[in-house]
Amino acid sequence: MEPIIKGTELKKEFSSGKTKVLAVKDVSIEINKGDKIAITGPSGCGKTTLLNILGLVVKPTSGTVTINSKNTENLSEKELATHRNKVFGYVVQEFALIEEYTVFENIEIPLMYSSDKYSKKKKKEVITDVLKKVDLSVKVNEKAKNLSGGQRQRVAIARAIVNDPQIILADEPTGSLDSQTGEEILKILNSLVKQRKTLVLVTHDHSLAQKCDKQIKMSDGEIVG
Ligand SMILES: Nc1ncnc2c1ncn2[C@@H]1O[C@H](COP(=O)(O)OP(=O)(O)OP(=O)(O)O)[C@@H](O)[C@H]1O
Repeated sequence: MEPIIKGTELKKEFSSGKTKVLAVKDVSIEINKGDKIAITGPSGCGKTTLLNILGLVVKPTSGTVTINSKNTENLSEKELATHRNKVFGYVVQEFALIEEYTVFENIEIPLMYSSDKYSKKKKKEVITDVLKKVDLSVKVNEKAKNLSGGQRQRVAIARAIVNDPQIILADEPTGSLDSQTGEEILKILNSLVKQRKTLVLVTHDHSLAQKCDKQIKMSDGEIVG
């Protein structure tokens, strides 16, 4: 079976002024359908950069990312955006919700950018369905600013899965939450993966990482275990 994401000899160099940082040094990685992978390692070791390269958010300085056997190197910005929207659902630590929007309106956003056209009725059905999956149906008309941290992260997960992506990329999804709420969020992510989704999770939290099938340890821009 071809891996769903294949990163080959990835490097990423950032330069700010005169200094250069090699955030990712020489990483090759394969992610298969249904994998549940945690990327761990100390602060600044390149975890987020690697996740962003794999998610086609950041272009590597060198190396290639192949998604579903397609080399993404020479895709236009528009083609990359289409891939991102179809293949990936992103969950980040800061939730990135629009505060004045309701839960429904926040989750609706990716549907507006989707190449599939949704009727009003279909939109409502899809959003009702994902809100059930994250157990937040009662808050559908609440504004984001009135929600707790755990509830916000559930909205962010619902928004990430509303396009039915193949892979969920989560960057410290429990980083802003207390441990019990973090556990709840992990349960939701786990149940999504059971529905044959692939999860790549960046985390500092060892107990969270241990609940994944595979752990990738990074240090100083490299995979060390
Ligand atoms: N846009 C950027 N411009 C310049 N340097 C950057 C940029 N993004 C990341 N870096 C640098 O690249 C290195 C890796 O950063 P990255 O965010 O990938 O690490 P991380 O392991 O995710 O860290 P943390 O766990 O603290 O989030 C760091 O030294 C960081 O300062």
